[in-house]
Amino acid sequence: MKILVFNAGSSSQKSCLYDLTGENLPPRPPKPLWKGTIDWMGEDSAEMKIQVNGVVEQIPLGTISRQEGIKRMLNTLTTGKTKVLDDLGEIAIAGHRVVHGGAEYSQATLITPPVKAKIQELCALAPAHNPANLQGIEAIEQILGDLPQVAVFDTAFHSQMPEAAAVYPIPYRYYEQGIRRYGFHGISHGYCTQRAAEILGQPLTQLKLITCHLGNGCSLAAVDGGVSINTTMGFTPLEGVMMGTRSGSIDPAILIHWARESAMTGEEINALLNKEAGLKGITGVSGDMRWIEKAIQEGNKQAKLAWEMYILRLKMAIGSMLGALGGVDALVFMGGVGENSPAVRAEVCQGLGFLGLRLDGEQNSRSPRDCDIASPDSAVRVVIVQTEEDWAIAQDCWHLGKAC
Ligand SMILES: Nc1ncnc2c1ncn2[C@@H]1O[C@H](COP(=O)(O)OP(=O)(O)O)[C@@H](O)[C@H]1O
Ligand SMILES: CC(=O)OP(=O)(O)O
Ligand SMILES: [Mg+2]
Repeated sequence: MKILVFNAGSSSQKSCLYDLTGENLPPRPPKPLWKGTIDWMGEDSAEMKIQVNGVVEQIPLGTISRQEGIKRMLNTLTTGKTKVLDDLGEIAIAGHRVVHGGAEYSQATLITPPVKAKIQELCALAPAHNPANLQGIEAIEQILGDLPQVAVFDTAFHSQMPEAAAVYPIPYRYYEQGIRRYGFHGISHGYCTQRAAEILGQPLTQLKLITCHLGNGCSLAAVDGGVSINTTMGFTPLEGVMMGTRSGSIDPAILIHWARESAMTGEEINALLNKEAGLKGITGVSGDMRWIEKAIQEGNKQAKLAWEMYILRLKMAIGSMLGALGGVDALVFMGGVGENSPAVRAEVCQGLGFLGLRLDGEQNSRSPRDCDIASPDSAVRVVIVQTEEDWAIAQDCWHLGKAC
C-alpha cells in the first residue's frame, strides 16, 4: 500500500511516501520511498528539496502558494531523477497531520465534508497550523480527486486528560463553549511513549513518563500507563514552556495591559507572542538552539540569558508534570533540541539530581537515537527517542486504509 503523508508547518510543507507491502506493519519505521520539503524562507522565496534513494534535488520555486507548491512537489513523484511512481493513481491513501482537532476527535479519522468543515472551524484556534493543513487536504482533492484522506490530530493523544487538567479556572460556561486545554504534539508524544516503553523493555501500562517534545514548538506531557493525563500546551500551542519563537505561558494581565495602554491590535499581539518571542525574543536574532549555543561560546550575554530562561522554564514544567503524575520512571527527550542537544539534556538532568536521576555523560554527549542514556545506578531512566510523526501518521493510514 502506497501512503502519502503530509506534515504542514506554518512556513514549511513536509511530505513523504511510504510503500508498505505485506500483511503486517513493519516493527520499525521503514525508509520512505520519497521525501519532499518546501520551505518558505521569506515572503517571496520558496525552496523545494526532494530526496529519493540518496539523490537530493534542490529546486528554487520563487513566489508560490502552498497549493501550487504541493502540485510541483507531487509532480516530482512521477518525473525526472526523483521518479518513483508511473502514475499518482498508485497512491492508495493520504494522511495529514492536523494540529487542532478540538474536543471531537480522539483518534485518526477519514476526511469527509463534515470533518473538513470542523478543521476549517478550528482554524481560529490554530491559525498558524490548521489553515495549512486544510490547504494540503484541498490540494490533494484537486490533484487526486476522491483519494481517501485521513486526518491524524495532534490533540487526540490528550483527549483523555481528566477534567481537572482540561478546565481553566475561569467561569465554567467557557469550558462548555470549548475554551479548555486541548494539548498538542500528540502524534509525537504518543509515538515516543510507545517507543520509550519498548526501549526500556517494560509494559507501558506500568510506566509513568514525562515526554519532552523540544523542537521549534515545545511541549511536555505527563503520561501515566500510556495515557496523557496532563500537558503543558493548552487552548492553543502558545501555552507552556518557552519555545523557539513562542513565549509560552506569561501573565495574562500583560495582554490586558497592552490592550488598554497600547495601540496594538489582536493580530499584532498574536504575531509578537508566536513569532517574535521565546528564544528569539530574548536574543533579538535567532530562536535556533544551535545559534544560541554557539553565541554563548562567543560571549553573547542575551544568548546566555535566553538559554537560562529556557532551561529554568523547562525544569519548572517537568516539576509540574511530576506533580501531576506523583512519580516518574523515565524522562523522554525528542524533537530537534531534545534529540540533538547534549547540553540541554545535561543541564535539565543535573537539576533533577535530587530525584536520584543520573545521566551517563559519555552516552549523552553522543546523542544516540532510541537509547536509554541514564547511568545504571540512576533512579529515573532518561531516554532519547527519534520522533517519527510521519511514520505514526502512516500507521494510522494503514489501519484505516485496510478497513476502507
Ligand atoms: N544539533 C543541534 N543542537 C541543538 N539544537 C538543535 C540541533 N539540531 C536541531 N536543533 C534545534 O531543533 C529545532 C528544530 O526542531 P524540529 O523538531 O525539527 O522542529 P519543528 O518544530 O519545526 O518540527 C531547531 O530550531 C534547533 O533549535
Ligand atoms: C502544535 C505545534 O506547536 O506544532 P509545531 O511545534 O510543529 O509548530
Ligand atoms: Mg515538529
